[in-house]
Formats: sequence, structure tokens, C-alpha cells
Amino acid sequence: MKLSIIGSGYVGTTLAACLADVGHDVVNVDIDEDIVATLNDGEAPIHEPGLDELIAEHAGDRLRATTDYDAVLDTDATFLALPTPSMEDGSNDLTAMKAAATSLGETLTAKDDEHVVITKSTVVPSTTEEVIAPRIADASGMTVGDGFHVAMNPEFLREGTAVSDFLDPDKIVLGAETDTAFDVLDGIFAPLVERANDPTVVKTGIREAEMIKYANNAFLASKISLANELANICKEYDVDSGEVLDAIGLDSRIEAAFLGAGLGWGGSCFPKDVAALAAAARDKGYEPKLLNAVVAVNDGQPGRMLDLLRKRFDPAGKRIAVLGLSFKPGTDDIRESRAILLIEALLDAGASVVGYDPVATENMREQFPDIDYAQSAAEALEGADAALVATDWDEFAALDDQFDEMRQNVVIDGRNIVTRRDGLDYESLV
Ligand SMILES: NC(=O)c1ccc[n+]([C@@H]2O[C@H](COP(=O)([O-])OP(=O)(O)OC[C@H]3O[C@@H](n4cnc5c(N)ncnc54)[C@H](O)[C@@H]3O)[C@@H](O)[C@H]2O)c1
Ligand SMILES: O=c1ccn([C@@H]2O[C@H](COP(=O)(O)OP(=O)(O)O[C@H]3O[C@H](CO)[C@@H](O)[C@H](O)[C@H]3O)[C@@H](O)[C@H]2O)c(=O)[nH]1
Repeated sequence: MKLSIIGSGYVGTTLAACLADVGHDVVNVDIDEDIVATLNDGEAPIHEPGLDELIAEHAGDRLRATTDYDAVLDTDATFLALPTPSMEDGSNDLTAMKAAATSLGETLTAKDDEHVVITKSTVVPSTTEEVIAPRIADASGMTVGDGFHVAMNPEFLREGTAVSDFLDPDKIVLGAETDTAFDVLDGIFAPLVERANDPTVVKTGIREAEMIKYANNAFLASKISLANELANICKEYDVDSGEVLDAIGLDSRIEAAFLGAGLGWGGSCFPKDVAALAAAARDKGYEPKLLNAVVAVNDGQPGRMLDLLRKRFDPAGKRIAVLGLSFKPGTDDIRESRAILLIEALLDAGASVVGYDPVATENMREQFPDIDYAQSAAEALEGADAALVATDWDEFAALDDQFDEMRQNVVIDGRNIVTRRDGLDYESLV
């Protein structure tokens, strides 16, 4: 099939490369000329394992990029993969979605055959039908179901494993209200389903598809917060929370994934999506009590880590190494990274901070240009009074005599990853 994708960030680029790989002709439309040029040069505009290879293979053939919306005219369907960031009250900022819907509608006036517009972005229930579809209708002069159709296909990929998550998903959720839309969605995903490891295809309504995405992320974030709360209680009773969480994860009704206790969840999705779902609930007069608590537990973890440091000494005037700056291992993304909160708190307390991360240093330097950055964990530890471990990069598990170069031997582990050794004043957050 011929497909267009508006927005070529983490999701749009992965979607484009993977859909080209399963055999479709794909064009990416983005307002960012640099991203378009990078894609047309056969390179990935973002850092994701396997993405460079797919783009190098298909660019100039089944995959191209442009800033010109007219490219959608030669396609059967368009995905909207635009950002939906948080506004002050947590609700979605739909500026990019609205702008893209209007541009798309204006373009579709020149199209003779029917077109299917698929929301890929994470949006609260009713957004596709009540915000996006009316804008396309107004700008195109067409009506929903006659000239164009709308659909919703939420995305569950994780950063760091985006390509493999997309090409081998647990489930594919297709939300639509018309047979035409479902037929087009079937045509798009059939070659992926055939190649993947038997994913379940969930066919549902548009609002249900929108909600499934939020429910998925809310559940995972809640699971981590519950693991953190249990681990915090374990700590009070000198109980090994790792053993407890591993054991409950063996229950097939609970499952081991996302029980990793520690500094909590960050990234571009969980904080934004839990906030948007809570804001959407409040908008309808329902106070989301459990989600509020899930956020509160998450927000509390960095402060608990600082308390463990303060138990040893006042950080004012001390040199503190923060190991790990990205929001999770395997990515250079620092959005909503817990390390940001630690660094802010340390600076507020009058400490001097040296940060180290295998790949995220340059991104953190934009946020904190005035702290020190080390080229290695060993360099960060040299002369430090304490080390705070913020991200579970594998290399931190292997640290050993590098700790000998610290001025004081305090190590507070926010991810329970450092191997215990003699001579360290080591404490895990959980
Ligand atoms: N990043 C993830 O891991 C992930 C996973 C699942 C779902 N999502 C959701 O997918 C959506 C997109 O997220 P992302 O991380 O890919 O965003 P992103 O910020 O990485 O990319 C968005 C792209 O849209 C482009 N854009 C903005 N306005 C435009 C316009 N009017 N016309 C054309 N292009 C325009 C930007 O230039 C940018 O390249 C969000 O709703 C997000 O919540 C993200
Ligand atoms: O047991 C765990 C697992 C994760 N995390 C933290 O949770 C955050 C998010 O991690 P992860 O879910 O692996 O990364 P994301 O790329 O943010 O992916 C989430 O957000 C995406 C955007 O919506 C969804 O598509 C994915 O399904 C969903 O997992 C990170 O800060 C992790 O450190 C924990 O603290 N403990």
C-alpha cells in the first residue's frame, strides 16, 4: 500500500522504516527540514538500535521524506504521529495535531478517492472524533465517512527497543467505526502480522483504542509505583525488597516485568500520559485518586534518595557524582529523567555535581551547562564524596576498584544495580 506519515520523530520514523520494511511505499511528512534531509540521506534522525539499517536499506526506494503535504495525495492512508506534550494542568497540548489536521484537510481537497486518517499519537478519548476529524472536514469540505475516514492505532513501542517492539508486538490495536477504515487498517498490518510472532489484533472503537493506550501506560506506571511503595515498606523492616518482588513476579497473575523498584519512572511518556489521563478524568468531574497516589509515590523517590545522603553528611560544599543521566538505559533521552530532579536538589543543597552517562551527557549539558561532566564513571568517582546511581546502565554493575578513588566512600544506589563490595558505605534506595 501507499502510506503517508505526518511527523517523523521517535514514533513516525520508526513507523515509516518498519512499514517500508514489511513492503509498503511510505512517505514521511515533517515540518523540520533537517529531519527530512537526514531521512532522504538514508540516515535515522534519532538514536534507535536497528533503525539506521532499515532506513539505509529503504530510503530512496520504498521510503522517502518531504516537507510538502501534497505527498499524501498519492497515498491510501495517513498516520498522524505528532507530539502531544503536557500543558500546565497535565492535559494534552494538541497544537501540532490541530495544525497537521488542518494542513491535511486542505491537501485532501485535491484528492478524488477516499482517504483514511489514522491517529498514531497518544490522545485522550474523543480527540480523534471531536478534535481531529472536524478540522479535516472543515478544511477539506468533506464529511467523515464520505471522502475520508478516521481511525486510531495506538503505539506501544519503548525507546531503546523501538524497532523490535514495533516489528514484534504483543498486540496491535485497531480502532475504527467504518468497514472502509478497518479494511485499510487490515491491509496495512497484514504483512506485519504475518511476519511477527503471532500478535493479537484487537479490533475496537476509536475511543476504546485511544483509552487502551492510556490504560496500558497507567497500569505500567502504577505497577512500578506499587513496587516502589512495597520496597519502601520493606526497607523499614529490613526486608530484601528484591527477593520479595522477584517472588511475587513468579505469580502468573502478577508477572515479573515492571516490578523494578528504585528511583521511579521518567521519560517522555509515563509522566505525560498519567498526567493527561488524570486531567481528562478531572475534566469530567472524576478525581483519579489512585493515579494521584501513583504520581505521589513516584515523585517521592528522588527525595528519599537525598535523605539517605543527608544521613551521612550535609551535601553543601561536597562533590557528588551522579551516575546515569538518561531516563533509562539504552537511550540518550533525558526527558523527565529522575537524574534531573537529583541534580536540581543537589545544587539547591549547595553541592557541586559531576555527571556521567555513556550517551546522554550532551543532552544533559543543555539542561545543566554549569555542572561538571566526566568521560567515564571512573573519572566521575575520582575525588567525589558520594556517588548517586540514577540509571541502571549495565556498566555500573561492573564498577569495582574505581570506587577506591573517591574522597569519601558513600554510594547510594537508586537502581539496586551496583555490586556490593567491602569498603563502601553502600546503601540501596530500596
Ligand atoms: N516516543 C515514544 O516512545 C512514544 C511511544 C508511543 C507513543 N508515543 C506518542 O506518539 C506521539 C509522537 O511522539 P514522538 O516521541 O514521536 O514525538 P517527537 O517529538 O519525537 O516527533 C514529532 C515530530 O512531529 C513533527 N511535527 C510537529 N508539528 C508538525 C506539523 N504540523 N506537521 C508535520 N510535522 C510536524 C516534529 O518536527 C517532530 O519531528 C506522541 O503523542 C507520543 O505520546 C510516543
Ligand atoms: O521495572 C521498571 C521498569 C521501568 N522503570 C522506569 O520506567 C520508565 C519508563 O520505562 P520504559 O517503559 O521501559 O520506557 P518508555 O520508552 O518510556 O516506554 C513506555 O512509554 C511508551 C510511550 O507511551 C510506551 O509506548 C511503552 O509501551 C512504555 O513502556 C523509565 O524511567 C524506567 O527507568 C522502572 O522504574 N522500573
